[in-house]
Amino acid sequence: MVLLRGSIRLVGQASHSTEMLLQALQWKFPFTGNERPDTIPLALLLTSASIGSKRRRSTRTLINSIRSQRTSVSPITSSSSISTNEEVGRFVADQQLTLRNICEGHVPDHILRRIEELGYHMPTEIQRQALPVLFSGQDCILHAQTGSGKTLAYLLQIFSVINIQRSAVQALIVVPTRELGMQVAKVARILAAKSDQPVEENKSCTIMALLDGGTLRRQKSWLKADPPTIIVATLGSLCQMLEKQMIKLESMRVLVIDEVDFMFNSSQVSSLRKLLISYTSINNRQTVFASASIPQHRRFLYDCIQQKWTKGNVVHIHANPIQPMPPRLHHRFLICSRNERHSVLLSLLKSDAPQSAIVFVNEQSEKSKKAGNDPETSVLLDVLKKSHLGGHEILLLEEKINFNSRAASFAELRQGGAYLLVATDIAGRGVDLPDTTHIYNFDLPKDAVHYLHRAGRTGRKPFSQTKCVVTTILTSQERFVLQRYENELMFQCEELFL
Ligand SMILES: Nc1ncnc2c1ncn2[C@@H]1O[C@H](COP(=O)(O)OP(=O)(O)OP(=O)(O)O)[C@@H](O)[C@H]1O
Repeated sequence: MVLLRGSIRLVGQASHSTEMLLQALQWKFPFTGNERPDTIPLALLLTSASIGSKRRRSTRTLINSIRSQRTSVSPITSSSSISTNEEVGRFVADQQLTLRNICEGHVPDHILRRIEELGYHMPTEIQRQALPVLFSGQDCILHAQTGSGKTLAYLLQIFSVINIQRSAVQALIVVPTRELGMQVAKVARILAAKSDQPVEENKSCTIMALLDGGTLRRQKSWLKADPPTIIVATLGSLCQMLEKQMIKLESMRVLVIDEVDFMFNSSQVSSLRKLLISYTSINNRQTVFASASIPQHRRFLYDCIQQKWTKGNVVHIHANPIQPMPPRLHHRFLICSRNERHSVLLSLLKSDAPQSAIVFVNEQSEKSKKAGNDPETSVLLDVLKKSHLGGHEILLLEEKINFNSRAASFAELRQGGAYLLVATDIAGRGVDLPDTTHIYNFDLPKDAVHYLHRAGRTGRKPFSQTKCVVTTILTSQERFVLQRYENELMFQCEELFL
């Protein structure tokens, strides 16, 4: 398809917003304004079939916007097409753009300086693909490997839209567990801190963690006095506050549901639906869903639109779709009988000498509870404590221990030093402990999604090449189940013999 200089013909998908396309042009063809008109390369081909009157209007808006920036248009060929969001992402990749290049003009400079101080210079794959779409204001489903930086992607979008001079809740991040909430709030606070500004400009964005497990007394008085800019919440506490009308969401610009597949499968799904449909309207907010696992994602995308959880032009961004787990994970399994598992785990810990590790144990079954057995988590904790595996802090994280102990365990893990954490799947979602080098499945995870999230608690340094190890202890009868996970998640497990 060839178009002559001075004319633009665009056949565009309604889902591509004007702003996003303009950004794509700006990346692909950096433009200073001093070029001679005939040297400015511009190539844009959008493919789509039918164009209704509404679409024609949005295409015309785009043409006008481009014309207002450029005086001339060169021939367009089909080889230089921008047809999907993925390609927009690829433009950014081709040009080796840094996070600053992508975020400049959207995210305040003090936040960009902060991410550089933290050592984040290059975007991860999901950040590369998602940030342009997020900045265009479209609703998004961020679907990418564990440990791939989805949190930073949605936080940068939040920082790009909030106005800290306004006293209103402008972003809400909903998470499944207290631990993940503490972590996300901490990252947001680190990014928002404005230490190098003069005092009068030092009004920074306020971030409230509204998480299950406390009395929420402090949050209630805070909400009465001055609403925070960003709230990170678990659904239980959030709904409690919404029902008491302690939180107003009219000014909310961005709603993030992290670990979205987990949230829709939890017992709180009705509260989640209510939040998405009744408390706020899709037209007044940008909705972002994130997870490393979205089973049947096409169906989910369809539901998002049908159920009006998102606007109709929601974009599903799927980074590394054929590799759902980070490639630097080395997967192993070891077959033994159930009563050999303690000694097998101890031998593995001795031979692997992990820097830090998480041992995943399944929740105690009702049958075992009724039989009066001790939960496997406590039994294992005792075994590990008695085994004198030098130097490791040995900790427990499970749902039924009280919230203070959970918080204490979590805080200790984050202080550094070697640890062995015995945990149920509560630690499987979102928890970011980048120093974890080894995962042990003391019990076989109950499905492939659980395997993926447990395994994903290691290998969480996006640009590192260091191998991390995931080992599953199983009985010979369970081998075929693990084989099924291997097929589903497209990875290979090596058999280990002690
Ligand atoms: N651009 C970047 N460069 C280097 N490190 C990064 C970058 N972005 C994020 N990280 C780091 O990567 C780690 C994982 O990020 P994050 O917790 O957001 O992963 P995630 O995609 O949400 O994973 P999960 O699906 O398991 O929740 C964090 O320790 C974070 O600090």
